[in-house]
Amino acid sequence: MEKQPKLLSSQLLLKNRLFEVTLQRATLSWKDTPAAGRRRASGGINGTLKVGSYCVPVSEIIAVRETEVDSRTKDDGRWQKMSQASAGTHPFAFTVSYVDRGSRHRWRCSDVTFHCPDGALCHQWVQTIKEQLLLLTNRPKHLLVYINPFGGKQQGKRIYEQKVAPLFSRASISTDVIVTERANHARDHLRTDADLKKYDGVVCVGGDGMFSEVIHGLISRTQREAGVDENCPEEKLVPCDLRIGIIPAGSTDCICYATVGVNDPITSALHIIVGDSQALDVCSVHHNSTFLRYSVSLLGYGFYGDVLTDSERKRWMGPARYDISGLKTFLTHNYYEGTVSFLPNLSCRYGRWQVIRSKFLAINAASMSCACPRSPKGLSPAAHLADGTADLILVRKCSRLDFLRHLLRHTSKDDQFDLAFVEVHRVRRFRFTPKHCESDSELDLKESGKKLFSHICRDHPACGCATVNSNWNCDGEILQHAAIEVRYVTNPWAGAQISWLL
Ligand SMILES: Nc1ncnc2c1ncn2[C@@H]1O[C@H](COP(=O)(O)OP(=O)(O)OP(=O)(O)O)[C@@H](O)[C@H]1O
Ligand SMILES: CCCCCCCCCCCCC/C=C/[C@@H](O)[C@H](CO)NC(C)=O
Ligand SMILES: [Ca+2]
Repeated sequence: MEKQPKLLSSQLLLKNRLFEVTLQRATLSWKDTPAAGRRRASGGINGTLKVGSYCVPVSEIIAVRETEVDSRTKDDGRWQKMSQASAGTHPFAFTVSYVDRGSRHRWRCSDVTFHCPDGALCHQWVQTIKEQLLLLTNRPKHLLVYINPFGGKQQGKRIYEQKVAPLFSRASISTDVIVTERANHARDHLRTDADLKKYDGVVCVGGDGMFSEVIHGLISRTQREAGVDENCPEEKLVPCDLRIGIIPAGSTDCICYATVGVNDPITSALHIIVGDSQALDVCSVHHNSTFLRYSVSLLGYGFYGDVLTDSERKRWMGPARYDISGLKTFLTHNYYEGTVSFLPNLSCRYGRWQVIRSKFLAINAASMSCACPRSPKGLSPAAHLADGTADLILVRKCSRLDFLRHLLRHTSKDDQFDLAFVEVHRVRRFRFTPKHCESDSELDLKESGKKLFSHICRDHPACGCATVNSNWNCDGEILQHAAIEVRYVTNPWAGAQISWLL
């Protein structure tokens, strides 16, 4: 293998100890010089500087800057006293901010300050590292940021201003920030008004609902400009080239958690800064030949549809609304009759549709694992990102106790599918037709707040529920139709339709 020349190598002082600092093969490394062993350690990268060597890939450097040298320097947020001798012999310094990978997918930004004997050398280090950073073309420079001030615990604005904006500014990313004033503000702005050519990406600060707004705005705009009719389920969607980042500030944050592994704003900001990206599956949902919505995480009918419908009336409770509505829905124990047809993900291009007619407690189509803090392994732990399929989980009518066993297994290591009343299929398309078919006039009544079915449900005399159909939970939004047709629009061989920053 060809040996790459060292870009730079110098003996520099770090925490009053001499280190051999090298920039080579897209890596910044520093290791103790033999002389350093004779000096006493006085603090370091994580508190105490251990003898040894350290390295940071250039791709994980956030920024580099020349630092004022006082006899005191601030490293890792703590003031360190430089010895008079060190300040005398190494009066110039530069600081490198880099990604510190913690445990459980959590990232932090750490600083390391190197002291140089002369100003020219210090300047050369800063310039050389900056040149290396400029070679990283996947990093965003201009971002459009939407903040939902009412998502989750209503902390979106504070989270952005205190935790994210300082990191973006350190990484020299410029931003246009819009604090949303109503639901669908971000979607409508992206769909028609935003000057998208100005940006390398769009960032949403909020939960799954905000991410959904952003993908709807971007996908719809791209299709309209390309002349693609979204109402036609057979149309091939044109990919959008803008990436989307999520700063988690919602209630479930399932899309962030299932892709990054944690719902932590600082971790997500750092992924955005270094230009990481992850493709996702997007499915389109139609009713007859009318486009309803896109989905990237969960399409849930029955249990998750009912939890969402009930929880929307309790938004004021914040994230706790899902626990209250979850318990209520579990106790209600509604089941719904209908027919599920699906196209299994077989290697054969023209697969055969399978049809299952039954009474279901839940029908869940998970395009990704749907992991979230409540269920760290998710609704379908083995679901793949960007493979053009979803895991269709069918939970048939069973006793409350059995259903509780199934639900509780989402929170433990036990297999939630290893139960006689649960089956899972990997699918490329599916349809659902409720036993009691809806008509458009009935839906108009439903939309205007009146009951769809005013009679007491025949199948649920004990609970006295007034509807025979559930709603679909589409990434946390309620769909107005029970009868839907779903298609995964990602082409798994040609890459995903949508790529985004994590
Ligand atoms: N300014 C606003 N006022 C009212 N609603 C808004 C505003 N901005 C966005 N929304 C809507 O708020 C809803 C919820 O937002 P978001 O997804 O950010 O939080 P969440 O529902 O608490 O979290 P999660 O979706 O992760 O459960 C979305 O449907 C979005 O359309
Ligand atoms: C009675 C004990 C119940 C324990 C059940 C734990 C199972 C939790 C699984 C949560 C999966 C959430 C899937 C994500 C859905 C999101 O799209 C949506 C919007 O954010 N959130 C919800 C709660 O619908
Ligand atoms: Ca998938």
